[in-house]
Amino acid sequence: MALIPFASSSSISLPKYLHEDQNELSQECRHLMSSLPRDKGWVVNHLFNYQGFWHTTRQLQGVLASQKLFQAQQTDLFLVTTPKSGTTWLKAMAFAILNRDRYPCNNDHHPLLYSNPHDLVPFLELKLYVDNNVPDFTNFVSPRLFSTHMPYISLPDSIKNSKCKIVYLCRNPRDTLISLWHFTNKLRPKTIGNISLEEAFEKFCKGVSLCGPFWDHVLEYWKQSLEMPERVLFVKYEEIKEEPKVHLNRLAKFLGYPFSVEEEKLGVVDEILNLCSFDSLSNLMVNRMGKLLTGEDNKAFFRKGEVGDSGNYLTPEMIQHLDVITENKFIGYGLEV
Ligand SMILES: Nc1ncnc2c1ncn2[C@@H]1O[C@H](COP(=O)(O)OS(=O)(=O)O)[C@@H](OP(=O)(O)O)[C@H]1O
Repeated sequence: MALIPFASSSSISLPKYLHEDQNELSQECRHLMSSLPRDKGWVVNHLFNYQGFWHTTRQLQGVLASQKLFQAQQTDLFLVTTPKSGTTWLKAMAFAILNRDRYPCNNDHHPLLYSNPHDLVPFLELKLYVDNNVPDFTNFVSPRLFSTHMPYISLPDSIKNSKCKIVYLCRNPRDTLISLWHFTNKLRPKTIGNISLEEAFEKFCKGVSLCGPFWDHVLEYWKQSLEMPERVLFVKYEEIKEEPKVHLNRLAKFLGYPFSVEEEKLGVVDEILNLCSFDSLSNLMVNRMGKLLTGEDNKAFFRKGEVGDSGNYLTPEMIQHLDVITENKFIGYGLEV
């Protein structure tokens, strides 16, 4: 097997999911990688195309380990996104909904006040990326709440074949791209400098982005939500922004934790929305100064949290180009983003 060369020196200060050190990978992953199509990553050296989607080295190991080892329970709940679609926000809202009896949102000790949502709701594939062991999920109370960026095709069979529910959050490709571009440049080692918007745009349009092609990721889950509406809920970032109450209610109902009339009267829905809002989360000490268990600065997950910020960066030609791709990809599926 030909080993792929890695520039390990640039990985040292990166979060673990971006490390490329082959010594930490399973034999199976190393073998597979040598036969997969690869391209240059946005932050790290390589992205690998597995089952039609692009992954970093560690993420690929996590996907493989999830497929092999993860045993879903019928009551599990999954929050699925492409990177930079509002994952942090969705995690906060789902956590607050599910745990509101244990942790009322008006309580000064609510976990969201002291932990970043990513530490409260782990990414399944990141939990599994290190040494191929099944991590200890036994401290998770039922229903277990997970998140993932995995495309539908790569989900473990035990998830696909179970009754567990999936919430898919989609964001428009323009804002997703701009958010990803900013995030990438926060992570890029100083020695290699920033990735230009033009390069990021070209890669994104070609589908070569983390868990991309963006459009294929979205479309897979959209189709599942049409086929199995009781199992897959498809929500849009922009729609939650527009009508937060409506969508928080919808989310709670789908997850099996609807708000009672009494709770509505007491303002519980508003309390959750306030607690999870961009302004509230991004101003907490933990999210201004803290780091995730996996090493990222918490503040990297909060930038502007607005709809349409891409208009400040993309040229009209770029926007048109993205819109044409979107139209061509989604034609006939009744999906608008
Ligand atoms: N509470 C809340 N409400 C609304 N928007 C929010 C919230 N928290 C984070 N954000 C914005 O979401 C963007 C980050 O996306 P993700 O959370 O999906 O990132 S990640 O995939 O988990 O790395 C990123 O978007 P941009 O501001 O456009 O870059 C964040 O600012």
